[in-house]
Amino acid sequence: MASGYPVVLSLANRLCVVAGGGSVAERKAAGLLEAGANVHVIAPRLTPRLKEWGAAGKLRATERAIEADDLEGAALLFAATDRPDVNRSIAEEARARGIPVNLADQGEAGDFVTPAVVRRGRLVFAVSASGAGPAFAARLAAELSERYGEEYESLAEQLYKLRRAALSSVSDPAERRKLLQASASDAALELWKKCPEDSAGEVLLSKLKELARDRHDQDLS
Ligand SMILES: C[C@@]1(CC(=O)O)C2=NC(=C\c3[nH]c(c(CCC(=O)O)c3CC(=O)O)Cc3[nH]c(c(CC(=O)O)c3CCC(=O)O)/C=C3\N/C(=C\2)[C@@H](CCC(=O)O)[C@]3(C)CC(=O)O)/[C@H]1CCC(=O)O
Ligand SMILES: NC(=O)c1ccc[n+]([C@@H]2O[C@H](COP(=O)([O-])OP(=O)(O)OC[C@H]3O[C@@H](n4cnc5c(N)ncnc54)[C@H](O)[C@@H]3O)[C@@H](O)[C@H]2O)c1
Repeated sequence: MASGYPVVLSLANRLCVVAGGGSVAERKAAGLLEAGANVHVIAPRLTPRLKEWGAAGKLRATERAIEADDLEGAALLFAATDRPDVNRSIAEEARARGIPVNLADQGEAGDFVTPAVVRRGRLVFAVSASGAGPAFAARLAAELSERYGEEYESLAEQLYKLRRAALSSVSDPAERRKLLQASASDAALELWKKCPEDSAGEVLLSKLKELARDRHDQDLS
C-alpha cells in the first residue's frame, strides 16, 4: 500500500451508507456519527447497538441486504459486510456513481481507509499505518490519547476563540502571524489552561499581547 493523502472531511448532514451490520459496521457508524454525518446502515443482521441507534433516530437502520439503489445521494460508501463478493459488487456500483468506497475486508482495494482516531473537541488525531496493521495504528493512537488528555478539548476551544479575536482585531498580518505563533508556545498553552472562559476571546488576546511583549523584552535584554 502506498501511503495515502490525509484529509479531514466535512460530513455534517451528508449521507454515508454502511453496508453490513456487525462490529466493523458499528465502529464505522460510530465514527461517522461523531462527524455529524447522516448515516444509513443496511444489513440483514444488525448489532444490538446499531438497532438501538436506529430506534433512537441517531441513524437510519434497515434490516435487509444492501441494494444498488441505496447508494442514491450518498457521499461515501462503507462496504463492511462479511461477504467479500457483496462488498466487491456494491463497491463497483458506488464507483460507477462516483462515490468513494471504503472496503473493510481489503483496505488497499478501496478509495480510502479509516485511521485510528482520538478526538479532543476541535482537535483530531488520526493514525494510519498504511498496511503495517490496524493494531499498530490503534496502539499509537492510544499513546496519543494518554499524552493529550481531556483538558486539550478546552485548550483547543480557548485557542479557537483567541484566533477569532486576533483575526477581527489585529489588522496587521505580520503582527497577527507573530501573535498566533506565540499563542501555541509552551508558556502560552500553560496560560490558556489557567484562563477563565472568555467567549469573545478578548481577555485571551490581551494576555497574549502581554506574553508576546514579555518575550520581546527578554530577547532585547
Ligand atoms: C484503525 C481501525 C480504524 C477503524 O476501523 O475504525 C482500522 N481497523 C481497526 C481494527 C481492526 N482491524 C482488524 C481487526 C481484527 C483483529 C486484527 O486482525 O488485528 C481489528 C480489531 C477490531 O475489529 O476490534 C482487522 C483488519 N482490518 C483491515 C483488514 C483487511 C485488510 O487488511 O485489508 C483486516 C483483516 C480482516 C480479516 O480478514 O479478518 C483493514 C483496515 N483496517 C483499518 C482500520 C484500515 C487501515 C488503517 C491504517 O491505515 O492503518 C483498513 C485497511 C481499511 C479500513 O477499515 O478502513 C481500527 C482500530 C480502531 C481502534 O481501536 O482505535
Ligand atoms: N476493516 C476493519 O477494521 C476490519 C476489522 C475486522 C474485520 N474486518 C473484515 O470486515 C468483515 C466484517 O466484520 P464484522 O466483524 O463486522 O462481521 P460480522 O460477521 O459481525 O457482520 C457481518 C455483517 O454483514 C452483514 N451482511 C451479510 N450479507 C449482507 C448483504 N448482502 N448486505 C448487507 N449486509 C450483509 C450481516 O448481516 C452482518 O451484519 C469481516 O468479514 C472482515 O473481513 C475488517
